[in-house]
Amino acid sequence: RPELAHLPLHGEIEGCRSCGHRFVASRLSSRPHVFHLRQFLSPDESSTLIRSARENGLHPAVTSGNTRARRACDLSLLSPSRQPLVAELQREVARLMLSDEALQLPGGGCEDLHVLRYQPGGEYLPHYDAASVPRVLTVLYYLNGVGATWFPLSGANISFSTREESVAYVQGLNPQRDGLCFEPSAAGDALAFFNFVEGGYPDPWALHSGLEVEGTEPKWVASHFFRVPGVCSAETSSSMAARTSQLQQLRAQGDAEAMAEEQEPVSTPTGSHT
Ligand SMILES: O=C(O)CCC(=O)C(=O)O
Ligand SMILES: [Fe+2]
Repeated sequence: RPELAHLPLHGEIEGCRSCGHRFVASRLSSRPHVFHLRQFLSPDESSTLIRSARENGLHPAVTSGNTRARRACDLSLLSPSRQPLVAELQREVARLMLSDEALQLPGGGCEDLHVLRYQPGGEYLPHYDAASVPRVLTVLYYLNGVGATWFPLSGANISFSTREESVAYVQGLNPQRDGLCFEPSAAGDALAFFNFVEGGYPDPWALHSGLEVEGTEPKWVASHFFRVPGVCSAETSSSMAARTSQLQQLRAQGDAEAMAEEQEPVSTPTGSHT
């Protein structure tokens, strides 16, 4: 959507869902593209999703290839055909962040909603959402306002040639100091981020993790993955290395633009997107 795509760093716009529910969208990062959708879900909707996941049953979440990626984390998959709210959110996000046509292409669409419940001490180690599937967009709904998500490479000025290298680099980083650490201000907040850059390549900066849950309450978060076919997900390390340096140049330009934009704060309430 043009309004979001051109939103400068920290700029915000008011959005309105088809049902009339209002929220505020703001940009938190330009590489990767991360947007905060404040109060995207109503309190009722957040509790409905928690209740549906409980009714549907939660099972230990296992990540293919790395069984230790998620710790103390249970998963329930909610399908849009059985939960009308999931179907509605899918439509709303598509309208706001993608085009309706994109999801209808063969191989495109939205996955069942992944509702995750982490116990205190649970976490999801740094990972990419799009390994072999074209998950172009991820939306995270914070269902009880507990927990945090970290993008360790947001704003990082580094170079690496493989995903393994970037994951290893992140071991030395600290959520309190590096990258972007997002904590919802309340239940119903959402975060939307893109896993691919313009041109259709996976964005190395889209690495993220669910930080270890502190305190005594579980963290409830739901992940919505939107697939758009035609992006390139398999590539060699050498092509990634070449592109990483290209991206860094672009990012340096982007930062200069963002700084220029920050001198002139932009806030453009637009009412509903119809
Ligand atoms: O729990 C979080 O904060 C992140 C969840 C996540 O990255 C995912 O479900 O892919
Ligand atoms: Fe993820």
